[in-house]
Amino acid sequence: MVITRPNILITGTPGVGKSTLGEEVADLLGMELVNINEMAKEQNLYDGYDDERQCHIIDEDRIIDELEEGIEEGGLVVDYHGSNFFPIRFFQAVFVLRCDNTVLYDRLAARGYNDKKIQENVECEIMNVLRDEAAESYDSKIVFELQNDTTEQMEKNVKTITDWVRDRQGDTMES
Ligand SMILES: Nc1ncnc2c1ncn2[C@@H]1O[C@H](COP(=O)(O)OP(=O)(O)O)[C@@H](O)[C@H]1O
Repeated sequence: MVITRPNILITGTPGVGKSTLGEEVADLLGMELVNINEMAKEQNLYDGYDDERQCHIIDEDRIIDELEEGIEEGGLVVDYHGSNFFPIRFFQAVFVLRCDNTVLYDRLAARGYNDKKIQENVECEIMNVLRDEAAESYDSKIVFELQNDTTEQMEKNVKTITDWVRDRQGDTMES
């Protein structure tokens, strides 16, 4: 019997609350949080620079290679805005966080983003870009959309995700 802990992806537009929620979930479950942006920065996993967006372009192949071992061991909470470049076998559940556009606007302004960047991200949220990306990339049975505007909703989302992982671990142990 192979007991592998599930790996989950928390995705959604920048500012929806992925890191905050991911940290709490990982702490509560003793899982390892992997923030792909931080991982790319720490290990210089870049493949050029996007002048228009003024950001580094991550090297997707090297990110995948770096993640392989942890994924195989299980118990990773991966935090990234995109979802379509990971192999589908990586994740047993994909949680897409959603946020009201005015709330998101305020969060991104507080982060010091310029108007263009705020506009781009708010539009991305309104147009369901990252929700659709997740829906097109994974089986609908494993994609869960969670509204994350308020701290009350966040607590509910923490419970939804931790319950899901505990149920899944229970199933695996019994099989
Ligand atoms: N459910 C929530 N209710 C209120 N504030 C939140 C919530 N989730 C996140 N925040 C706040 O919004 C900001 C962005 O959250 P963060 O986790 O950094 O987003 P992301 O990782 O998706 O970019 C932070 O200041 C965080 O404290």
